[in-house]
Amino acid sequence: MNIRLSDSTSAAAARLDAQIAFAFNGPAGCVLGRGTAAQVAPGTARTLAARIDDAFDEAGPGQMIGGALPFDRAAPDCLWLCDTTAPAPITAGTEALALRDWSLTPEPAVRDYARSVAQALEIMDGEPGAPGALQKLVLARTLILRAADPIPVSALMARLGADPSATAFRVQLPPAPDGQSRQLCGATPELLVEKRGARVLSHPLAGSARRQIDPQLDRAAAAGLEKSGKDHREHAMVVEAILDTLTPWCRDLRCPEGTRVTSTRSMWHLGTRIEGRLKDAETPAVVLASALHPTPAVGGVPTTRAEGLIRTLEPVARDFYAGAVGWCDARGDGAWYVAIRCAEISGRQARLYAGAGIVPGSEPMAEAAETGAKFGALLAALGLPADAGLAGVLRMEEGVN
Ligand SMILES: C=C(O[C@H]1C=CC=C(C(=O)O)[C@@H]1O)C(=O)O
Repeated sequence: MNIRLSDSTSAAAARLDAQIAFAFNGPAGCVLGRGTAAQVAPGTARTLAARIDDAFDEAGPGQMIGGALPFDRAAPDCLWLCDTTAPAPITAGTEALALRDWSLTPEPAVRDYARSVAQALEIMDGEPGAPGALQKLVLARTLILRAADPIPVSALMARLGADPSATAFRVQLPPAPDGQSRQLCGATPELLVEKRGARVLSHPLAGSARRQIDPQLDRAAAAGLEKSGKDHREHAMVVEAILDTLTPWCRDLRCPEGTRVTSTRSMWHLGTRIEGRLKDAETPAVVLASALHPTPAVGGVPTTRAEGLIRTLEPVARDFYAGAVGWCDARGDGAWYVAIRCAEISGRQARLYAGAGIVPGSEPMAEAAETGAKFGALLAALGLPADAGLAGVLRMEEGVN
């Protein structure tokens, strides 16, 4: 365990020596937070802006903040202030990664996940149009991976970096309850907010279809998504929420390309590019990320109601999954991503997460299958069968318990 607790009550709560505190490799660039990293005093979303100001007051030249905001705005974040940031590219490759004696256990079981989706749909059906009615809820499930040897995060990062449409990331998290070092690692396709000078950009995704190996079936999957009213409704709520949140911060804000079908190597999504200009060019990217989080791409509509239902219907705490990961320099420039398609990794064990947006018209087993497909990119990067997350879904469809 390499995190040393310090006595300081100000910016530095813990130090990380000669390790990677955070790394990002994707279309918005490559950032590596490494060297001696001091943890920004952990706190909740409410105190974030003040803590970021304090941290940069104490920072040396060229230092940067990077890390993870948890899904729950009332839970402590994990942000590192790095002595050095080396913009050296992380080599993207397909290094072999052969885990021995691995097992995957769904938690919750697919049947229970489908039951929770059905419950959410019943709530929506029972209150259409009522004030405060539930319109959308994102429900997640997890897979626990156990292996004979420690999961090699650097090799995994390199393999995740092979998909140019996603940003591969790793963030050092507070240690696991057993004291083991813990990291959040994945490849997210969803840009929550990027800020350079006064320019601000967001690229929300919501509405999904699984990619197919056969090119004709693959094109049909994309065409089906483009025509799906359910997916467009699911998507529009995210765009509206982001526009509503960013409007007070911006002097102009627009969606120049409208909503389009976009893809990763394993999924089709609906995406909308949102561009704006900030009134105050010094607003830190991480503060904008925190203001936007949680969007209905990971939470729901209305937000607070959805957060309560997520706590009730999901048996596993989200922790840093579906929060935000990213980096920010002293000018406030940086990029923050929605922390999806990721796993919390600790030694020989990892917990993989995947969620799906539920709106009226969703079907429980289709949502279970969608989450199964969303595990695919990470499973493949781990050297495991990409469709392993679909196993429970197929068994249920075949009527096998
Ligand atoms: C919550 C996740 O995906 C979000 C992002 C894109 C599409 C989504 C969907 O179609 O449900 C989700 O809103 C996840 O991958 O865990």
